[in-house]
Amino acid sequence: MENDNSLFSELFGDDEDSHPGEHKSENDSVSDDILKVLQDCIVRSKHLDGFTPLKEETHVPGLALYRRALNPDLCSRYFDWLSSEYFSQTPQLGLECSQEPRLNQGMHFGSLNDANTPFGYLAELSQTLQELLPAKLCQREVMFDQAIINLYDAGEGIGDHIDLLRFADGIVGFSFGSAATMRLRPVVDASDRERAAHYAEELHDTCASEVTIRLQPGDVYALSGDARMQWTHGFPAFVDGAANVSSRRISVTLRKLQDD
Ligand SMILES: O=C(O)CCC(=O)C(=O)O
Ligand SMILES: [Fe+2]
Repeated sequence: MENDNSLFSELFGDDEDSHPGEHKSENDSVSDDILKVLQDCIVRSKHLDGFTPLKEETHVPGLALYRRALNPDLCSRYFDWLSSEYFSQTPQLGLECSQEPRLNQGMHFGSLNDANTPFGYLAELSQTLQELLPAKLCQREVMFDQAIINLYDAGEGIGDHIDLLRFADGIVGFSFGSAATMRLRPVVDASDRERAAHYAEELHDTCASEVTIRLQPGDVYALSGDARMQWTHGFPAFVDGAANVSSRRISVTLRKLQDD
């Protein structure tokens, strides 16, 4: 993509990750080693028998979930590489928040077509897991062209939101590190009570105002259709008075920019 950097700045502000070709520091070469270990693990995982991802039904239309999409070894290699590549300068927080601004988000723009790269492998996996995404999305020419990497330490979360409309339908999220509860809520406003009632019916007396899912490392979820556009998603900082993530969690979200 030609305008990667300006697009990045427009959407997310300036970030060092978006400037390729910089001088390599000592830290970069440590990161390269960790990358190599991850890539070896990816190759081994492709030949691993007996580890089967499990599809789980959800109560949200358009939300698909697979448990153990990645084996535990691969999960910890991803966690190590993401930590070192994106957050090596970010100290782990306890519950008391420091006053310092913390780097808690990384971004990768560009093709995710090479399944031998960390994000390319996740993109390929998303396409091969049956019905994770609707068939028409799996067939699009460019499946994903952006990965966002989010860091959460104990006591941190992300508010309920719908991803920017700048991104196309079909968003996929992978979880690493600590388990975490994701919360989804139908978008309800004064003009929309009928649809909310419809969801209440569909959920068979479950309260339509909230669906929660406990995500484990290695789980993958996809948001398409209603789950993408008619429901918010978020990770509350606290659940039932306790920190949602008990230690560090890192997620990778794959998205595709809308065609102009
Ligand atoms: O951490 C996650 O799994 C989700 C992050 C997210 O919703 C976002 O970056 O838009
Ligand atoms: Fe999101």
